[in-house]
Amino acid sequence: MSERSLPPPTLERLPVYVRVLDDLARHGETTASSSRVAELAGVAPAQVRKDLSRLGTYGTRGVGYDVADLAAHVRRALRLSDAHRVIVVGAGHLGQAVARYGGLRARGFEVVALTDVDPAVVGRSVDGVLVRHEDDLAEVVASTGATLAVLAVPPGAAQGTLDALAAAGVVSVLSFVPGRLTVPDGMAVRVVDVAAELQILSFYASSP
Ligand SMILES: NC(=O)c1ccc[n+]([C@@H]2O[C@H](COP(=O)([O-])OP(=O)(O)OC[C@H]3O[C@@H](n4cnc5c(N)ncnc54)[C@H](O)[C@@H]3O)[C@@H](O)[C@H]2O)c1
Repeated sequence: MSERSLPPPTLERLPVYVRVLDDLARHGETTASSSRVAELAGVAPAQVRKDLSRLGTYGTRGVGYDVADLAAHVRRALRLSDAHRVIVVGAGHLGQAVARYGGLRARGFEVVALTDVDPAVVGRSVDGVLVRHEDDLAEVVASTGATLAVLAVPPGAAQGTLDALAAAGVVSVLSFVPGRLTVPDGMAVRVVDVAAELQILSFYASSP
C-alpha cells in the first residue's frame, strides 16, 4: 500500500509510534517487540503490526523491531525527514501561542513567519519570528518555502485566508477556526475545534 493511501486511523497512530520509539531510544533500548510498542502506545499489538506492515516494515521473529530503523521509517512515512516550514496566519492569542511553542521545532516544524492585518501587530516579532502583513502572503510563502500553515484568524476571515493560502501554494493547513470551510482542490485541512472537543467531554463529565 502506498503511504499516500494510508487509512486515516493508521496515519493518526504514526506520530504516537514516533514518540514511543524516541522514548525507547532515549532509554537506550535498541530493539522492541510489537507488544512493547503497543503497550507504550496504548494500542493492541496486532494493530501495531498491521499499521507497520502497511509501511512495509516487519519485525524479526523473536527479536522485534530495530528501534532506530523503525523510527526513521515511520518518520519518512510521515514526511518528517524534511524540516517543514510553517506560516501562522493570524497573530492573535492562539497564533502567537503556536509560534512560541518550542515543541514544534523539536518535532521538525519551523515557524518561519506569521501574518496578520492588524497594524498593531504587523512588523512585531514573536519569539524572533516577524509578523508580516497578510497582503504579502504570496511573497512570504514564496520566499520562505513554507508548505504548511496554521490558521488562527476569526471565523469571518477563515475562508478568504484559506483560499489565499491555496493560491500561494500552501498544501496543508491546520485550522483552529470553528465552522465549515470549503477546502480548495489539492489542499489537506485538519480542523482542531477545541470547544467541540470540550462539548464531547462534557457528555462524559455530567451524569444524565
Ligand atoms: N484563543 C483560544 O483559546 C481559541 C481556542 C480555540 C479556537 N480558537 C479560534 O482560533 C481563532 C483565533 O483565536 P484567537 O483567540 O487567537 O483570536 P484573536 O482575535 O486573538 O486573533 C485573531 C487574529 O487574526 C487576525 N486577523 C483577522 N483577519 C485576518 C486576515 N484576513 N488575515 C490575517 N489575520 C487576520 C486579527 O488581527 C488577530 O490578530 C478564532 O477563530 C477562534 O475562534 C481560539
